Amino acid sequence: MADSAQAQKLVYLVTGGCGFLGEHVVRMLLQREPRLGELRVFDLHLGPWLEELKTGPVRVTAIQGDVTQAHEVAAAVAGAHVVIHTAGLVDVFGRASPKTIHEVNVQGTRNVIEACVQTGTRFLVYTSSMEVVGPNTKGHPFYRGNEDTPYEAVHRHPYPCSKALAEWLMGLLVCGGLPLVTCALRPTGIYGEGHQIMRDFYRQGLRLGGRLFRAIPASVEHGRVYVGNVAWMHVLAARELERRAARMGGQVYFCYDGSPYKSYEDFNMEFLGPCGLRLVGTRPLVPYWLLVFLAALNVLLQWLLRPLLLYAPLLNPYTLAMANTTFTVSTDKAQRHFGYEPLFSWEDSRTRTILWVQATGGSAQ
Ligand SMILES: NC(=O)C1=CN([C@@H]2O[C@H](COP(=O)(O)OP(=O)(O)OC[C@H]3O[C@@H](n4cnc5c(N)ncnc54)[C@H](O)[C@@H]3O)[C@@H](O)[C@H]2O)C=CC1
Ligand SMILES: C[C@H](CCCC(C)(C)O)[C@H]1CC[C@H]2[C@@H]3[C@H](O)CC4=CC(=O)CC[C@]4(C)[C@H]3CC[C@]12C
Repeated sequence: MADSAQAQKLVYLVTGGCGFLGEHVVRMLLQREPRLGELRVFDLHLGPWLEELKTGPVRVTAIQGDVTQAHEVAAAVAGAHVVIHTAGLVDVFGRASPKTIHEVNVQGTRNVIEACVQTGTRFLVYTSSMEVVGPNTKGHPFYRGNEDTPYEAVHRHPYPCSKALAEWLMGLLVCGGLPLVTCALRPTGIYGEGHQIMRDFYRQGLRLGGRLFRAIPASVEHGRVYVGNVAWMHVLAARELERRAARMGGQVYFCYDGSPYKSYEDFNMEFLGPCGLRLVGTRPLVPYWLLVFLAALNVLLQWLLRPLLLYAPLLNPYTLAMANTTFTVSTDKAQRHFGYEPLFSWEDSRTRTILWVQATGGSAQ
């Protein structure tokens, strides 16, 4: 990618490119990366929507593969200039075993890193998570913090443990002096078109006669960021890693935009309200001790029922702690380091999400 090759077309690989975030990254690259020559989309499950992208000017290559299989990753990475690694097992509900979560999120990331090193790929952007920092097991608030805010990060749950380990692997590379330039992006709770949990809440509200019941105090802030802005941040970081390698290499960035600071439930109501739902109660209707009890009961039921069926409700001690602990970010690090500005205003993000909930929320899609 030297000066003489300004017009050189680049090969990008997006792992997890058919997931919620991955699809937005893929579409954003096609729209906003002028140097894109080939786009490889690597995922365990390929989406049918990829077919429509194959008719455009950029060569789109769909690769069905598993990040836990080093040879499959190496084959996909070979010849790619830039890798955006979003693939991951997002499970805080006990659907997958801790071993599987580790294999996909940690070993999978190690395979991606090693493939880049072996095949000479120089730029790697990793999708990390706010959960690498917290909320911690002690329930300490992280109130509008930034990447340098001191916080006691203590993890026990397999998902944050795996994301923290994977991010640590990224950092290790820089210390090792390898030619690979990496950075990690840490989204808070992502929302937007394709957000399954938002749709689940919508359907639950419809079943309950258009109502949802407040469980979390309105004063608990939970960080959220629009998927289009997270995707844009990935595309921009990937583009700028070359030019600003010395500054960006080995760095971590929270993903942020103009989304307001609210509780998890109040934030969801920004979209579900205009879709006809109502959040009942200005204070939690169920006492906290009862939620703690129900969450523990769910764990017991999950364990008892496991031989028969997978019982994985939204409420468990971990998700309750997540929703009930303030964790919000306020930072401009990505702006300072690589010129990131959100592409979508809060109003745009909100409208797009509402339209999506209205269009698909009630359907089986
Ligand atoms: N959803 C959220 O609120 C947040 C997500 N993240 C991170 O963003 C990334 C993307 O998450 P989402 O799009 O929400 O999840 P998702 O589940 O919609 O997407 C993940 C994609 O990875 C693929 N994948 C899973 N295991 C794989 C394997 N073994 N080999 C190849 N592909 C595999 C899945 O098929 C899926 O398409 C993850 O790394 C996650 O940890 C970070 C912060 C917040
Ligand atoms: C499902 C939780 C809300 C349940 C509320 C209750 C128990 C009262 O009904 C969600 C609350 C917080 C969410 C997580 C958070 O946004 C951060 C995340 C980061 C990631 O990297 C992956 C997703 C998630 C863990 C997200 C998952 C759903 C919540 C736990």
